[in-house]
Amino acid sequence: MSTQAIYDVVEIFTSINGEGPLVGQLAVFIRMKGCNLSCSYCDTKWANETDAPAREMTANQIYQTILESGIKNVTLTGGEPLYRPFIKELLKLLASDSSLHIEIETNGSINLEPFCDLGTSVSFTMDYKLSCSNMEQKMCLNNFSILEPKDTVKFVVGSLADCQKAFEIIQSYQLEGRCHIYLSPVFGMIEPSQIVEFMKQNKMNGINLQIQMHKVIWDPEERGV
Ligand SMILES: C[S@@+](CC[C@H](N)C(=O)[O-])C[C@H]1O[C@@H](n2cnc3c(N)ncnc32)[C@H](O)[C@@H]1O
Ligand SMILES: Nc1nc2[nH]cc(C(=O)O)c2c(=O)[nH]1
Ligand code: SF4
Ligand SMILES: [Mg+2]
Repeated sequence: MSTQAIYDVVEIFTSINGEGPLVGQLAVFIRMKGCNLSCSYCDTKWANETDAPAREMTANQIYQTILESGIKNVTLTGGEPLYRPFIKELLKLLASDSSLHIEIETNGSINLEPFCDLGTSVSFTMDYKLSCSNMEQKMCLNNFSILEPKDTVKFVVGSLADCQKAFEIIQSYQLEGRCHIYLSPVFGMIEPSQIVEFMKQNKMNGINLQIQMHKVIWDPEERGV
């Protein structure tokens, strides 16, 4: 008898994607329990607690739930979706359905190399954690050489110093034109207008400011949206 991998899923819901290149489009969200980082500003700390209630699901159960939703964009998030054994089994199953588009929200600390052969229907939205997260030393810098035009680097900035560091990283790793690049405010910590001013001063062509759209539409504390 073969054993099946089990995934701890804290939430499955359909909403518009509030972040990333498919912002505003419907997506079904699979939120995995647990994270290897502890960002100062994390808006889903609850999902990282060891006692967070979770549904134990097989890859097939997750896939069936996605099919039943009728939604074609799938966002795997968490917690850290790539921080769990056997995640590749689930990713391979989802990637084998060419009618789905899979977006993986990942925190920048996990080596993406083992996940690079999943095909064009899978894209990464990878954070580079800046100083205000207190997690910058955990970043896996080799990932910058792996990202493709379908992928995204997101800098969640909490200060002008974070904006400056994001600018330096974009330049030193020559990211412009190689993948999508977003600057996004830590919600409530910095005015978006300050980020725009920084972008203007530094002539940051080809970079998008992005505000978490779901926090504008719904109560920022609301779950399942
Ligand atoms: C909750 S994380 C889960 C995925 C993964 N662990 C990561 O950090 O990318 C999803 C996204 O929400 C962002 N995020 C978390 N808390 C935030 C906040 N308070 N303001 C803005 N973005 C936030 C993260 O930076 C990340 O881009
Ligand atoms: N609507 C909505 N869009 C999102 N995009 C990424 C999210 C996440 O938590 O990773 C998220 C989320 O939590 N809600
Ligand atoms: S890596 Fe993502 S889930 Fe983990 S603490 Fe940071 S923002 Fe939260
Ligand atoms: Mg979120």
